[in-house]
Amino acid sequence: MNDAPRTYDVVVIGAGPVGENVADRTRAAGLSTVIIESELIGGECSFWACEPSKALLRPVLVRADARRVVGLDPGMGGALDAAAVLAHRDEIVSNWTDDDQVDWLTSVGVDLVRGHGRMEGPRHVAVRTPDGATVRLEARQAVAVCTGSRAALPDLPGLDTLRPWTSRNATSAHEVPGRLAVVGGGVVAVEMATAWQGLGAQVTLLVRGTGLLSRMEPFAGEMVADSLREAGVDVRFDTTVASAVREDGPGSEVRITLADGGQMVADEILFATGRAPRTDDIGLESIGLTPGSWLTVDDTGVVPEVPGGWLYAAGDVNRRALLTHQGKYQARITGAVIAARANGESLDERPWGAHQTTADTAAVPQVVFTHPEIASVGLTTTEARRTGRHVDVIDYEIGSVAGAVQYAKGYQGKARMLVDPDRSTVVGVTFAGPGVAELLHSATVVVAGETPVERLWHAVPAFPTISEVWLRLLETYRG
Ligand SMILES: Cc1cc2nc3c(=O)[nH]c(=O)nc-3n(C[C@H](O)[C@H](O)[C@H](O)COP(=O)(O)OP(=O)(O)OC[C@H]3O[C@@H](n4cnc5c(N)ncnc54)[C@H](O)[C@@H]3O)c2cc1C
Ligand SMILES: NC(=O)c1ccc[n+]([C@@H]2O[C@H](COP(=O)([O-])OP(=O)(O)OC[C@H]3O[C@@H](n4cnc5c(N)ncnc54)[C@H](O)[C@@H]3O)[C@@H](O)[C@H]2O)c1
Repeated sequence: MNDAPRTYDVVVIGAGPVGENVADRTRAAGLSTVIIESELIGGECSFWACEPSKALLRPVLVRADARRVVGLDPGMGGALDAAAVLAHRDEIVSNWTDDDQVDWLTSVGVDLVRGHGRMEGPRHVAVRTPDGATVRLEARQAVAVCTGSRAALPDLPGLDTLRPWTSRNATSAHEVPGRLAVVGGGVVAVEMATAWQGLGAQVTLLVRGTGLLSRMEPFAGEMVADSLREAGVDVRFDTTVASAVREDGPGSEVRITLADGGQMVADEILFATGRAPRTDDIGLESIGLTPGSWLTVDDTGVVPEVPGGWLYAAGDVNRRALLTHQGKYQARITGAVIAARANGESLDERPWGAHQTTADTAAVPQVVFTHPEIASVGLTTTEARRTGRHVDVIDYEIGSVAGAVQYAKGYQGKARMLVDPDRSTVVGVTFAGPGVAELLHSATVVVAGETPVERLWHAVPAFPTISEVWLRLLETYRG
């Protein structure tokens, strides 16, 4: 073991999408950069989250659309070839290998150390490598923690012997379970219920609250619940799991007892009950922080609790927005901040400045890939009420737009626009309907750009596209 640390300007812990982007930005700015990864380069998103889940969902959503387009071969609306879908998913995740990402890291000049990274006091990181050696690293400028999150499981008796599905199993399984119980009412729950029901499982969705997608506009969750039921999912609200056991050992069915005394059985049970930060074993105690905690950052990406301004945290681990694109945005800005400080330049910390993650609080876009798709950015009515923001709320049925009539027979969809009447700008948009995912960036541009409503009136949507919903929302608002 060589105890002398290797010195770099920047040490990045975790090579998910966010760590990769921090490293790319700091290296592009001329700073020597090393990245540490304990599993696969590309992280959760590439191998057990965004990419495989969307590969499972795409055929399910296309089939739902195809069922509403007149004149197609009726076979297109029939059963999916689950084996082909799962094989395509395997291809999308390169069979859980990361050779391409390693090549990319090499091409941008970022060094890679494989192994588990732990901080050992300020600016020092020790990596335990797969062969049992220790590589010590020292950062001249910055350590960026980009270790992401893992599934959080509820504290239920017998969970250790149950071997439940988490999001990892739900995105990587190679067989369709006969009966799948899904616990939770958030994004993972509704997407995975959609996917596995579509692939042939009988899904039961056990939701402890009274609706789905509670952080979105209420109509979004209501439409998704209706559609899941139409697809055959047994959606149960106000339902809490008290215990779940495999009475006859591994491979046997799961017996689930509900808080009201009810019982049910399933072949697999997925807990889609939120996320926990991967900070329990990264040496936080050596720099005065609590292991297992989320890392709170300021709008430049710095962890202000740690003196000296050398510790940054980006992506899921800072809990600002658990989304790949938003973490990558934080990464680009964090990289620019590290580079500016290294060069002795002052920071542009005005709102929307080059060194401020303003969009984290004003314009976070998200698409939920269900049928219907849910696409939202900025404020919701609940959030406006909670924060005391006065907004005008404009609703429109997307099905009335000519583009939607062409898209599918009996198109059902709803749009909601929130306008700040004092500034005459759009501060939030939610679309719910088939095919609205690609509409979302128009809304993100409008919200982040703070485009005045008067100018939006001159942004003409093409006919006949679903984007004409913008015109209808503005007509409704202006009267
Ligand atoms: C089922 C599912 C579907 C999702 N779908 C979407 C979607 O469609 N769109 C979207 O925007 N978001 C989606 N998300 C969220 C998205 O996956 C995360 O926001 C994103 O992966 C966060 O990226 P990250 O780089 O911060 O963390 P991660 O992707 O978790 O990467 C962190 C990396 O750090 C490594 N690491 C951790 N600790 C250490 C250590 N001590 N030493 C070395 N390496 C370490 C890990 O191995 C991992 O590779 C989904 C999430 C789930 C669970
Ligand atoms: N398309 C996308 O953008 C996408 C897809 C999947 C995940 N994600 C991201 O991943 C993150 C994690 O998703 P998630 O669905 O796991 O979390 P979530 O926070 O969205 O939802 C968790 C759900 O589990 C419920 N829950 C929590 N503890 C429970 C318990 N003990 N018993 C029963 N129910 C419980 C909550 O009430 C909630 O309905 C989200 O923040 C999301 O942004 C994004």
